[in-house]
Parts: sequence; structure tokens; C-alpha cells
Amino acid sequence: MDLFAASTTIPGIDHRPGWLSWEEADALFNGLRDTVEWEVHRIRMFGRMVDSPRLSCWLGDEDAVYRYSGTIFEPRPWPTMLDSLRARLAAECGRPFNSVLANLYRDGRDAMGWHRDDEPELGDAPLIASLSLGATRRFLLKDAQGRRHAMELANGDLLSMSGDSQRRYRHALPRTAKAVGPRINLTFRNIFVHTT
Ligand SMILES: O=C(O)CCC(=O)C(=O)O
Ligand SMILES: [Fe+2]
Repeated sequence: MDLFAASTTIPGIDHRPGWLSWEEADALFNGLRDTVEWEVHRIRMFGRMVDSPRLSCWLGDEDAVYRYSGTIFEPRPWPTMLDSLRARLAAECGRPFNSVLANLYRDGRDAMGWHRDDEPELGDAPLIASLSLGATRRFLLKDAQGRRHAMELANGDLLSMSGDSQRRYRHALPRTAKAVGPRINLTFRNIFVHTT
């Protein structure tokens, strides 16, 4: 009997451990860590602009411009090392992706606070495909009643968030006092591009 089945089955949230092999995930982690132009993004927090506690880079098609936490991000070009992954994810999820937010959590002090990925340019029911590389970190979901679900996201794990899951849940990657190595997370998104 799978005792954890009930607690891990959340509509619109699909965790596939080991979606990438350990070898593929390690190669991608090393390649991205060494070549992405990592920067500190400024985000809005309690009405003020502050440095986010992690390194980030917005990557995507030229026209996939994104407004996030009070800032407009013009994407940097897709690195070729993501070409086949992008195609594989689109086939897996049945949807195209034109951009990816890459985040590098250098150690347990780096984190991401509670938020929803519900910007208007993602459309009504966005599908966000999140790939984890490197150190295992705890990912939390919280509903309107404050009920929490925790998942350990490990090297090569894929987590997709779809349907109305952004409306029903906030999510976060909390800090940890444990000694953890660096982690890269890629959230593949499809931004609806305005042509007018
Ligand atoms: O690092 C993670 O697993 C979460 C990242 C995230 O929520 C985001 O990029 O919007
Ligand atoms: Fe998010």
C-alpha cells in the first residue's frame, strides 16, 4: 500500500522524480552554471524594490517579454544546450514553451518566497514545467486555508503546475539551515505575445 499517494495527489500538480537521468541532469547543471549570465534580479517586496536572494536569468524567444515582480524582463537568447530539452518538454506536456526563468540557489540561504505564477501574459490556465538540477530542496505549496504540502525536489525531477493550481496555491522554496549545495531550477513557460 502506498501511504503517501493521497497526500501527494494534488490536482494540477504533477511530480515526476528522475525525469532526467542523473547523468543528463549533472551535465546540464554544470553547463548552465558555467555559461548562463547569472544576475541578481530586483523584485518588489512589501512595496519596495529589493535584491532577490538568488541568482537568475530570463531566457527565451526575442518577443517573450515578461513582467515579473514589478520589473520588465527582456529575455536573453536560448542557450543551444536547452534546445533538445525544450522540444522534449513540449512533447511531454503537449504545449510549446517560449521562455524559461533560470534560478541558481547558491546554498541554503538562497530561496524564493511565497508567490503565484499568474502574470496575465501567461494566460488563464498556464502550464509551468519546472526542472530541478543539483541539490535537493524542499518545495512548498499552500492553499487559501493555509494547508501546506511539501515535496523534495531532487536532481532531474520535473514538476508541472497546470489547470487552476496557480489560483488555488501559492508556492515557495524556503531557506534551509541544512548544509546544501547549489541548485538550479528552470521554469519553462509560454508567454502570450501581443502582436498589436
Ligand atoms: O525553485 C523552484 O523550485 C521554484 C521556482 C519558482 O517557483 C519560479 O521560478 O517561479
Ligand atoms: Fe513560481
